[in-house]
Amino acid sequence: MRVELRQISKSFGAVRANDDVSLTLQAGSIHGLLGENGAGKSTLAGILSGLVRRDAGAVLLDGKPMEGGDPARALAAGVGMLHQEPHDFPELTVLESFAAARPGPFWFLGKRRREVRDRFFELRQRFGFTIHPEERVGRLSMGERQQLELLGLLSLGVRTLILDEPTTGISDEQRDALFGALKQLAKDGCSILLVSHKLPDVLALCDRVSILRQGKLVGEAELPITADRLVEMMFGSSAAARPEKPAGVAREKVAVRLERALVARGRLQLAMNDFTAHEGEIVGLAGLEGSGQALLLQLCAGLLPVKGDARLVVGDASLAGLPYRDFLRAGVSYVPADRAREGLIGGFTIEEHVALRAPAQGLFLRAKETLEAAERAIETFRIRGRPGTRAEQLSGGNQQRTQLALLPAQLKLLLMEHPTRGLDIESTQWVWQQLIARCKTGTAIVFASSDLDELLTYSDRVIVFSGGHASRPVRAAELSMDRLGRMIGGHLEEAS
Ligand SMILES: Nc1ncnc2c1ncn2[C@@H]1O[C@H](COP(=O)(O)OP(=O)(O)OP(=O)(O)O)[C@@H](O)[C@H]1O
Repeated sequence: MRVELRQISKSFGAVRANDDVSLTLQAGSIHGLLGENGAGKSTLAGILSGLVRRDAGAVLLDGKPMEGGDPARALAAGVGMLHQEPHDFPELTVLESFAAARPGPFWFLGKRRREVRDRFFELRQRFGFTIHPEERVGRLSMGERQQLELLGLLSLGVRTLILDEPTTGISDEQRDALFGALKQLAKDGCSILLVSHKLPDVLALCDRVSILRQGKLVGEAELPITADRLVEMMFGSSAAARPEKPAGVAREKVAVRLERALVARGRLQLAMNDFTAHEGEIVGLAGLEGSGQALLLQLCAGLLPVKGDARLVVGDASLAGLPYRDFLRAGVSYVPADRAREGLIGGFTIEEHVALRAPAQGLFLRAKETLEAAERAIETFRIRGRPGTRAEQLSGGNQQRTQLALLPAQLKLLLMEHPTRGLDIESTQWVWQQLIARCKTGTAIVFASSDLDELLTYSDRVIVFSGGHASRPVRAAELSMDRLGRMIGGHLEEAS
């Protein structure tokens, strides 16, 4: 299906998220939509999928105008979006969930069950996916949930598919299966819009790219093209995008020591007999999602209780069994992956977040000081927003900047999940500059990431998790991408 976006504009208050953007997705092609954080990519994808109502402009599907602002109508017209967080039903089986996505009665017996099952197997086989029809959705990995959602969209007859960062949190095998499916769909005449910050994905998949900057279309190119050229088109310079190696700032002194810890969540159990991070050190935690990394971070953050005779010492403070506020007092901070829901309060403004962080002032908030502090934070952390902007109105990258701006100045231990997920290359580098500056003052940083490049570039040591087991720490300088990949695949013995 050929899709034309004509002179699309959309503003949120004073922010012009899309400013007179025109682009065409050809039938049978994969089109990349790139740009810095806050450039307007999600807004444009939202307008095409009907989730966001445009202020001006038109969307034409094979020449026919599509009404805006109604996802069900977009879907009926053949336009579907694969969301980063799949929209599914954790309590249902895969097949039930697949059936629920389809039109028709919800009852699921006899002939209808057979029909749905046949369709499911037909699509699954066509794309070489592996999800089991009787598995409970809540137990699927991120990649499998994505496969389920994709099959659901295709069974609805989607001919234009929008994907937003589809390879985040999925395994290499699942990524290969997804890419195979997308290429197959393009061959069959579908048009695909890929929103991504991951240049290797864009280079591997796309036929053409469009680049947004501050809401405007600033460039288009046919592929093949070099990664440097793409970066240059996005940011105006290519040099800025090269990640810097952190200066060696690790010191001898232990910042955190965890001993004899046993923690469980659901069926996942993690035993850590001896984990340490030193002042100024960066320890990377690798592994597939749900392998135990998050348990270690939350344990060290005081968000999970330690059992038995475990010991947890941060600096001079012995913290095992103490409440969360004692962890904060000891200089521990935790930055969760889910910025919008766990890290920030969606309906609160930047200024309100700054007020929450300030030491208690009795019943009175010092309004002027809070406003000034919020303005300073916005300037220092280059947040694209104003003191009165609500967290839910910020783009992903600006939410992460806000989280960083809210961290206390002095920290002993900073625990982070996916510190740069969804960030553009320049923001990623900027975030790491901030983190490395903290290391130089002695803060130990422990971070989990699914980005192998990030783990190898920024960690001093890496620990790999698989099914609740942790490898011995390995110096990042001794790790290759291949070896790290094998360890993540379960060969933890390669750490020795
Ligand atoms: N619902 C909203 N209310 C207010 N402002 C919004 C809303 N959605 C987006 N914006 C603003 O519009 C601009 C474009 O945001 P958008 O999410 O489209 O960017 P993006 O390119 O997808 O960014 P990222 O790569 O960080 O996800 C940003 O300045 C953002 O803060």
